Amino acid sequence: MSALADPTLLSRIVDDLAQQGWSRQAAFLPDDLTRQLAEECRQRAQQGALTPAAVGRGGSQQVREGVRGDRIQWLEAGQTAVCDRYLALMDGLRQALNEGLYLGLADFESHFACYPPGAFYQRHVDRFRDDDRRVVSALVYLNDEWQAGDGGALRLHLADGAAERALDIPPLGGSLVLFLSAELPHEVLPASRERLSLAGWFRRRAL
Ligand SMILES: O=C(O)CCC(=O)C(=O)O
Ligand SMILES: [Fe+2]
Repeated sequence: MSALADPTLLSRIVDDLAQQGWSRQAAFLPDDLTRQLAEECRQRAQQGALTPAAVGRGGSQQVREGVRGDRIQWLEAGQTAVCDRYLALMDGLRQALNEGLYLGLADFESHFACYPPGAFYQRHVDRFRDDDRRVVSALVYLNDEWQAGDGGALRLHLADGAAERALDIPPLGGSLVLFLSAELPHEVLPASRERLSLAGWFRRRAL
């Protein structure tokens, strides 16, 4: 995990997840990697490689822009050096989560996402009804100089006793948000500018 600037980062993430079910790290990706991943995402978008994201799984997948308006492309290992660097970083995180929390995470799936201005993703949880492999969700943001007025927050709906508390997290370049996929409802609010990210899920084997 020498790619991480801060050696205490992984243990802080593990502690956060254990204590509260989510973690936010402002400086997760090194700056050069954030820039290169943003460039890669923009290039893929220009080449028309990103396609409207669907909701649901398998045969019941549907594109519904009233539910989610992002355009995505799934990553595969070995496509580009920059994506492989990101995947290696996330694999280090997977191992740390397994060592610290015994989660039995076996793999990681991830896609680039581009939300055009005005696009959003309505409130949802990330684990599918008919597939419970997703355990931990991981969002990494690729946006340079995001301003408070740009919108586009990730809104977490945190349990607060019997009530709920909304926490808005701006998609700042290089930052990471992790949470337990089955438990935390969340949504993406519309932004006034293009919003780029990598969304990923650490998965266990099918039971
Ligand atoms: O980009 C984000 O902040 C969250 C995206 C999301 O919830 C998802 O792709 O499931
Ligand atoms: Fe989600």
